[in-house]
Amino acid sequence: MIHLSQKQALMLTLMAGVRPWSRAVTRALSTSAPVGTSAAAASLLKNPSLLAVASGKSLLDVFNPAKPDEIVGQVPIQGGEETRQAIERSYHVLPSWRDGTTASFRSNLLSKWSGLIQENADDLAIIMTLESGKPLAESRGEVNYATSFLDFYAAEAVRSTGAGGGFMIPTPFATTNGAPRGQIMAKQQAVGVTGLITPWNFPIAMITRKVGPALAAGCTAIVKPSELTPLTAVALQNLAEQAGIPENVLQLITTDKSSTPQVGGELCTNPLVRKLSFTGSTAVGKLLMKQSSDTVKRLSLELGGNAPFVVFDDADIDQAVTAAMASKFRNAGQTCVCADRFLVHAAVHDEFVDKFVAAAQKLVVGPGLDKETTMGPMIVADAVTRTHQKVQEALERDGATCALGGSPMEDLGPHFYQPTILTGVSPESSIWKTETFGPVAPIIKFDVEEEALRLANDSDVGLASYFCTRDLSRAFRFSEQLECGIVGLNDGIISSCAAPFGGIKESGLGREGSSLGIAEYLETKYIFMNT
Ligand SMILES: NC(=O)c1ccc[n+]([C@@H]2O[C@H](COP(=O)([O-])OP(=O)(O)OC[C@H]3O[C@@H](n4cnc5c(N)ncnc54)[C@H](O)[C@@H]3O)[C@@H](O)[C@H]2O)c1
Ligand SMILES: O=C[C@H](O)CS(=O)(=O)O
Repeated sequence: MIHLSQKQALMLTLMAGVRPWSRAVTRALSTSAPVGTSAAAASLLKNPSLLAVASGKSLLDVFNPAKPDEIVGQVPIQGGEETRQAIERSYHVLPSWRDGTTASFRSNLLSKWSGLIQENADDLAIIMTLESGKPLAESRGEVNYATSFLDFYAAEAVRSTGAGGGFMIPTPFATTNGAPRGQIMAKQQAVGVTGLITPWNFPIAMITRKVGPALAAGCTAIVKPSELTPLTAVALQNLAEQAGIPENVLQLITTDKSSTPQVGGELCTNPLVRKLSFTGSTAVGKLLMKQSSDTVKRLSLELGGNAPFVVFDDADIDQAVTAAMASKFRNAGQTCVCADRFLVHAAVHDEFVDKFVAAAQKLVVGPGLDKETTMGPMIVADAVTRTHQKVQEALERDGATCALGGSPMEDLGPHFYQPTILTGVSPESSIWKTETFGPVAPIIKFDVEEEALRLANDSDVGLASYFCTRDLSRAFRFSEQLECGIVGLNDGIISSCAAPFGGIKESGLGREGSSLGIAEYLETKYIFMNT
C-alpha cells in the first residue's frame, strides 16, 4: 500500500528537485496500490545531477493520464544550452570511460544497475503507471523487459563482438619471393558521445534498449526522454548513479514541448555527438535524420508501424484470437508493433470476429493502478480525439460496421477509449492506411493469399507483421514475402532482447537487441602491420 504523508510528499518533491506536489498529487499517490514503502518511491526520484540542474529552472508538470487534473510530479525544463553543456561533459569523460575501463568493468556496472532496478521494480512500476497510464502488470513486465537489455549487453560487452574485440585477416600482401607479408587486424571501437531520444510508451525499456549497448561498447550517453513520461527516466538514472556508473557517463535532459526541438537540434548538429539513436514517430525520425546530415552522424531510427495481422482459413482460430488480443490491446494499442490491420480469410471471418469480440469484451478498462484493470487510458486527450475521428470516418464515410466499442469513455475520463473492432473496413480509410496507436482493430475479409499479401505490404512502413496458419510451406513462403523487419507466426508477443528488433521502409534504420544491437555503437578500424 503506497501512502505518502504530506511530509513525505514534500520530502519526495524536494529530493527530486521540484516544487512541493499539489494536494492532488498526494491524493493521487494515496491511491491504494500493492507496493512497498513510500521511502523507496521517494528515494527513486532523488536525482543529484537533476537537483543540480533544477535550481532556478522552470518546471514541467507531469500528469496522470487516468486522472489528467492530477500532477504526478515535476521535472526541470532544459534546453539547448543545457544540452550543449551536457555534450561537453560527455565528451570530456569519454576517454576515461572508453579507454580507461575494461569491458568486464563496464559489464559489472550494467549488471549492478540491473540488480538495483529489480530491487526497486515495484516502485518503478508505480511511477511508470502513474505517468504513462499503462496497467500496473504491464509496467511491472516492462521493468523486466528493461533489465533484460542490461543483462544481455553486460554479457555482450565481454565478447569478441564488443569494443576492443575484432578479428585477424590473412594478409593479402607478399614479399618479392611470394611469402606472406605483414598482418591485418580489424578492431571494434566505441563510436563516442551518443544522443538517445526515447518515446513515452515504454518509458524505461526504450532507454535501456539504447543505453545498455551504448555503455557496454564504451560510449557515453545523453538521454532525452519524452516530456510525457520523464519521471521513470529520473528514477532510472538515479539507480545508474547508485550502481556506480561514473558521473556524466549517463546524463538526462528533461524537456517540455517547446524546449524539445532545441535539445534535439543540439544533439543532431553538435559535432561532438557521433551517434543519434531515436525511437518515436516516423515524422520526427525524418526530421532528426535531416538535422543530423550536416555532421554525418551514425543513426539508429526505430519509427512507426502499422502491422498487418493475417488469419488464413487453416488457422487455429482460438490461437489466432489469443495472439490478436495480446498484440492489439497491449498498452491500449499504443505500441509500435501492435496489430493494426486485420486480414481474415472469408471462410473463417465470422468465427474469428465473434471470438475476437467476445475476448475483447472481457477487457477491464480503467486506471492502471486499479488491480482489476487490463487496459488503461490513452496518453493524451488528443489521441482519443484523433482515434475517434478515424473510427467515425470508417463508419460514416466508408461504410464499415462496428462490431464492438467505437466511442470515448467519458465516464472514466477524457483519455479513455473503448476497445473497438470494425468489420467491412475500406483499405482507403485512414484507420487502415495510417498508424492509429490506439485500441482499434479494423478488419478486412480476403479470399486468396495473393490478395492478403498485397494488402499487407501496401504500406510506407514495415516494422512488424503477423499471420496465423498451420501450413508449413505457407509459413515459410508468406514470412519471406512480407515487407517488414519482424514477423510473428501464430503469436502476438514477439519482442525480446535476444532478437534484432527493427523495421524497413519508413519504420527506420538499424536494429536494437541481439548482438546486432551493440554494433550500432561500434566503429570498425583495421590496422595493417608490416612487421
Ligand atoms: N520502432 C520502435 O521501436 C518504436 C517504439 C516505440 C514507439 N515507436 C513509435 O513512436 C511513436 C509514439 O511515441 P511518441 O508519441 O513518443 O513519438 P514522438 O515522435 O512524438 O516522440 C518521441 C520522442 O521524440 C521527441 N521529439 C519530438 N519532437 C522532437 C524534435 N523536433 N526534436 C527532437 N526530439 C523530438 C519527444 O519529446 C520524445 O522524446 C509511434 O509512432 C510509435 O510507433 C516506435
Ligand atoms: O512500442 C515499442 C516497443 O518496441 C514495443 S516492444 O515492447 O518492444 O514489443
